[in-house]
Amino acid sequence: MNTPTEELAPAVRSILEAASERSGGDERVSVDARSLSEAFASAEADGRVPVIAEVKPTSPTTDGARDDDPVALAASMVEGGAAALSVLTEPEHFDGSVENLTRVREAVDVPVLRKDFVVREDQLDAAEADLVLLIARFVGDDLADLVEAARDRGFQPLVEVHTREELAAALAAGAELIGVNNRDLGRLEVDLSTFETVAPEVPDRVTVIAESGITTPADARRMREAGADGLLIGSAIMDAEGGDGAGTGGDVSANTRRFTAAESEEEV
Ligand SMILES: O=C(O)c1ccccc1NCC(=O)[C@H](O)[C@H](O)COP(=O)(O)O
Repeated sequence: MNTPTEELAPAVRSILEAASERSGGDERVSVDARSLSEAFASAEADGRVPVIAEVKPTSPTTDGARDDDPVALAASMVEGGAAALSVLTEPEHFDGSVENLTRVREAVDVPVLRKDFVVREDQLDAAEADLVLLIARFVGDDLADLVEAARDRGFQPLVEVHTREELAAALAAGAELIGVNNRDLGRLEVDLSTFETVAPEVPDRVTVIAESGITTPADARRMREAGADGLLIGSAIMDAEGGDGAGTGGDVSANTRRFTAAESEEEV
């Protein structure tokens, strides 16, 4: 099921080429992971929308970059009520690093997702994290082996899908945490109806996360109404304008709070 690369956006092709050349870790990691489901339950119990806030310095679809200290950003996200964090470790297109991930995980006590483009088992050993992303479209027939390899190391694998076919492959591979990416990696366009189309096919026993393109509290509520157990939000939290000109002045804590409070009466 590996996608022919000509069907991918040029930036994504470049990301994949770089990923295939990136070395893995020297030693097999063994992780004592913080539970995402417990973090989500704890957020729900005190009225917060379960949000995975992403430390995303830049991306192929972002103008400019934020060069704030990732640990300071992460602390602000937790202060804003984030149930978990995601840290980009891809260096060439997202300005991420495994050092950022390691420093952030040491500084916070919420679960931390390693957001990267893992295509081989040895790349799982580049850094410790509580969760690791596996993108169904990129790993194709290796998905089940990578899910197992990730679990063997103690990670909670989050399998990203964009279509019903990829969802079927993720379920067949034994995924228990699924992210539905609203961003089409073929054209880099975002459409929130992707989640609304795919999520109803996800069995209740599986935790489902809406990823990408969530820009306003109304978007957050829309994804929750469509069945999202949690939301993965990067750009709108990192953005100087809070995603939609909300006037937060780039305050990452306030940007995060807009989404974690999206279902409460004191919505900001
Ligand atoms: O964000 C991009 O520009 C991008 C381009 C090519 C491949 C992946 C990309 N993003 C990775 C992500 O999954 C997002 O960072 C994440 O879902 C958060 O999305 P958003 O809230 O829209 O920043």
